[in-house]
Amino acid sequence: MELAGLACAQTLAKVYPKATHSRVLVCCGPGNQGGDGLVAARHLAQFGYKPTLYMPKPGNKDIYKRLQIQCNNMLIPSLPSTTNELSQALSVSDVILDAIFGFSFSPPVRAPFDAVLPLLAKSGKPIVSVDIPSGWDVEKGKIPFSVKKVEGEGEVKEEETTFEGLEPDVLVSLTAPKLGARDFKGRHFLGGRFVPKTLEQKHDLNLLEYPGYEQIVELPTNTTQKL
Ligand SMILES: NC(=O)C1=CN([C@@H]2O[C@H](COP(=O)(O)OP(=O)(O)OC[C@H]3O[C@@H](n4cnc5c(N)ncnc54)[C@H](OP(=O)(O)O)[C@@H]3O)[C@@H](O)[C@H]2O)[C@H](O)CC1
Repeated sequence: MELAGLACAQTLAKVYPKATHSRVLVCCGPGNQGGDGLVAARHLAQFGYKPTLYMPKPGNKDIYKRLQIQCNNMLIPSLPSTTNELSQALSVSDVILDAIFGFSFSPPVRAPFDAVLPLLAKSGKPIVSVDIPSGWDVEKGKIPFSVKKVEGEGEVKEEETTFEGLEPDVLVSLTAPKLGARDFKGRHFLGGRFVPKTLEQKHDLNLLEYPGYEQIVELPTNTTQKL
């Protein structure tokens, strides 16, 4: 999780320099991917960014709680979980780190994320997604499902509408790109320089070389299925 989170922070910093994109809204889900987001927030703060955490449903594992304490110790602010707070924070953010759902998500999305994902999508802010864009099925990719309707100023309605998940500008795949990411069209990075050679050989992963001491490598477009 530590190296995965560092890879996410490095990816965001490479694409969005802090001179123009210092205010990062780090949205974390309840699972290990949320933990990656907390680690990334800590590294972003160390890099000189101004991360703010949004955890509409914080995880309950010990590791998650310890990562939250580390963020508190870095004086990283954390938003209340309401969608009103989210809307306001989105209006003053430069970029979103989407660490909500990873490979354990299966659509349709349940509350409270059925209101959160449409708000992120409507914000118009650049999005960096971790492992798989939130709302996409890890194998099938984009599948339409029902979510809460969001209007104008971010008001969440009781009515429902169809949604296919976030459309990020940047994706950082961890270990290896997931099958569901094959339709992803933006800048795509591979992160997590931690895979043992034995595992790489066993699964015939054919991973790219990481440059120098970096935790990430950018993938040429449309390579998801070839790796
Ligand atoms: N080697 C690696 O690739 C590593 C990957 N890491 C990261 O970990 C995630 C996978 O973590 P995991 O904990 O298995 O799962 P997720 O983070 O994807 O999310 C699980 C929680 O999400 C909630 N959930 C699932 N489906 C839904 C849904 N349809 N609606 C609402 N909520 C949903 C669920 O929470 P509950 O509270 O409802 O139980 C799950 O608990 C991987 O993608 C990487 O990002 C690690 O960093 C290690 C290395």
